[in-house]
Amino acid sequence: TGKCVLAGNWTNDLGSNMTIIMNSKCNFSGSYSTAVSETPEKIEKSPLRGSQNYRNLTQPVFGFTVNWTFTDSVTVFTGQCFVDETGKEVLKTMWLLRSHADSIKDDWTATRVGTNVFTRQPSQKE
Ligand SMILES: O=C1C=CC(=NNc2ccccc2C(=O)O)C=C1
Repeated sequence: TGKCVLAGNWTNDLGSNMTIIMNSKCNFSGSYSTAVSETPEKIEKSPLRGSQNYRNLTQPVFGFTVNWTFTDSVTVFTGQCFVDETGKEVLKTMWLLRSHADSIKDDWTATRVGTNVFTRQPSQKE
């Protein structure tokens, strides 16, 4: 199995882009530019912070949080970095999007779940 590295630029099936910078062997930060938004707010970058597992770094598992800058919501992603049969790196993730609820009575409807696949964002030189 090849080595899948989290650092760098990724794009997901929604067309959103993210950049990951490894701060230490296992912790990272970066920024996320969403392609979707429920508000007409100008889309800005949102910060992300996360970690990957300590030992087996060939196809690491990870988790990270995106703190959306333009709505009161956060998304937590968790998944694994794989090298697929064609040798391409891919991030298979599941996410929870937690939106701000005005009242505890609305708590039941404030969390959405889904899946996202990220592939390498073609760098300009290609
Ligand atoms: O105002 C908002 C609030 C939440 C958003 N979530 N985006 C996501 C949530 C889950 C997975 C992927 C994305 C994405 O933007 O790629 C986007 C805009």
